[in-house]
Amino acid sequence: MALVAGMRVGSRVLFRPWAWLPGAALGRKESAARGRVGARGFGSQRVLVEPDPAAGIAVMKLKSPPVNSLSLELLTEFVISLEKLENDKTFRGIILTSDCPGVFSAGLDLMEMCGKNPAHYAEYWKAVQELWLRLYLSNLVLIAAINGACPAGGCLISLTCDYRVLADNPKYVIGLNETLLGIVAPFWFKDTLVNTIGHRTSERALQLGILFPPAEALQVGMVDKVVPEDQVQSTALSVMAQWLSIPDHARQLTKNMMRKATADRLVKQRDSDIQNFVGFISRDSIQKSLQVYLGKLRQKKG
Ligand SMILES: CC/C=C\CC/C=C/CC(=O)SCCNC(=O)CCNC(=O)[C@H](O)C(C)(C)COP(=O)(O)OP(=O)(O)OC[C@H]1O[C@@H](n2cnc3c(N)ncnc32)[C@H](O)[C@@H]1OP(=O)(O)O
Repeated sequence: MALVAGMRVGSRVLFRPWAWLPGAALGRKESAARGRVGARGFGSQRVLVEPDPAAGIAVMKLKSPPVNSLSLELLTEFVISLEKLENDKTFRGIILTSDCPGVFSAGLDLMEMCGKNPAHYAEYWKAVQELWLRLYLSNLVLIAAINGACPAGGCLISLTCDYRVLADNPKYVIGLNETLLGIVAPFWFKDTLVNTIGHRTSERALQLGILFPPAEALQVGMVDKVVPEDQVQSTALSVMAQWLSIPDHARQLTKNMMRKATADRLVKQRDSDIQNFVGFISRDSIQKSLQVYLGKLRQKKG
């Protein structure tokens, strides 16, 4: 799939993974009107959206079994659903959760980073950047209802949210564990973590690739609340009500003030960040590390 079309938003040029879809040539207003979400659920194969227009919120469920690894397809569908909700003034908040039992998201799809060519790596990384930028700067209130394990890219997604509720299950670990795979979290992963838990804790967590169990995740501030598993959704809903009690314009401007500098760092160097990723991931030694890691994952079963 060629992902090349670009769209300027403020100083940002966003790529439009959906540019090939029917209706993509419509003007923004027309396409928003046609694409109005309404009360019925919508979504795609890998992203379910359950809207509640009366409450002004939608529950977005990642559904890419077995582990919601962030394939190019999932990233693309995620961005499309997000855009649809952003463009519909009915919606003020999204609860982001998983439809895959026991896993929020296994992070970036290792198959997208193994044994492919540089053009594929570049396309893939651009899609990862795009999702992060859209989530991190979203005007909507985003609450992560983390109902499963949440390593690496899964953790990154949850860190872009405004609030994280984690189910209290020792298997549901969360963190940026890239070093355990022999790879390095890029600067914007690191910045997102530092903005959430501070410099010293991030330094230790990143170098050691720590996956925090719930109590520790709460203690370091990686999540905001830990609740019994059957209360994750209801807690996310009541937290959402609190966030939605704040006037949108004031909250949105404040969010932007807190996050813009971090996002701008990537916006200013998207191309070099892509080149850096492609160069790094193409190295034989890195490919070997990833293969070893994948092998261990598969062996775990046998
Ligand atoms: C310059 C910058 C350079 C590089 C930066 C790159 C940044 C990368 C960030 C990332 O996100 S890398 C991905 C890191 N992810 C992980 O380390 C998680 C690995 N997975 C797990 O730990 C476990 O799968 C789980 C705890 C999420 C779930 O455990 P469980 O329910 O027991 O499932 P299985 O382990 O049996 O997995 C089922 C199936 O899925 C495959 N799989 C798991 N994770 C991934 C993945 N991230 N990508 C692709 N495939 C994955 C696993 O191999 C199994 O496959 P089978 O074929 O054996 O069924």
